[in-house]
Amino acid sequence: MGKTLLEIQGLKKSYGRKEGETKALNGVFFQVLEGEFLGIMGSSGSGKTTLLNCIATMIKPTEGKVLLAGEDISTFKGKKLAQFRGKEIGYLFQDFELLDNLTVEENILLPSAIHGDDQKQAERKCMELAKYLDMQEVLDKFPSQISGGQKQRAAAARALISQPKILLADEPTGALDSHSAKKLLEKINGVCEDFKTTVMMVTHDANAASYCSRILFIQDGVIFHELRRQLPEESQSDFYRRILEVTAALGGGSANVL
Ligand SMILES: Nc1ncnc2c1ncn2[C@@H]1O[C@H](COP(=O)(O)OP(=O)(O)OP(=O)(O)O)[C@@H](O)[C@H]1O
Repeated sequence: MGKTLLEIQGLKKSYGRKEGETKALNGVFFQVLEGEFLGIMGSSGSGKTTLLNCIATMIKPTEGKVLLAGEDISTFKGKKLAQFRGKEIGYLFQDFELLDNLTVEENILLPSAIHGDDQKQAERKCMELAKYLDMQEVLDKFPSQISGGQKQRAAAARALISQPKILLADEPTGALDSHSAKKLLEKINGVCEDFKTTVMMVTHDANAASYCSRILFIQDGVIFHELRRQLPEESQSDFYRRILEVTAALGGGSANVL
């Protein structure tokens, strides 16, 4: 058993007040171990992005704790919060969010430049990640000159350059074709295994989720089911079938429900 990296205790988040109140999270509890690749699935509006954004410290929970390596990060403020966001958390969005007027390499190095890290060391790390993510040949190009898959791998390198404890990914394959999605997911899986980075990924896609080591299903702001891939004996396709069974049990199959 690995060490617990993240512990979510009784997390609640409401938007609005009184009659207009939406309880996006309504008492979420779970733990994530170091090096896990955790998937979060659930129907539209079930609270997945709210959960990820509470962990990313982008929104403040109404109640509950987000303990990362034992510290309640939801209480961090000011400089401590900024430093924490820059160093300990990597974030990967569906739409890449690369800056068009910077080269791929400059985009990857931007967070380390902002945080005043040693640039020589950051450049070495950039080269290592570019090799790992198979994108050395596009480092000097601009985002408009590369494919969607290359853009998302550049965004992954940017998210990983500070060697965060956890990588949070919100539908990272949502804008990719199936070949690029497969390549990205294989790399993310490798990051968990080779660098022991913990990854949490929100996805609607059962196929993307089948790369995870465990999946939490969220509905109406609470976790209602969990699937764990039985490694090493369970194949990815068998795990995929089990994921589909859960999504089908929710009614309608993964394509239109999750
Ligand atoms: N800023 C906000 N203000 C008010 N309500 C919000 C806000 N953000 C989310 N909500 C509501 O909270 C609930 C959960 O939203 P959330 O975005 O977390 O769901 P989701 O599972 O990520 O959905 P999707 O898969 O469609 O992205 C929804 O009912 C949504 O309308």
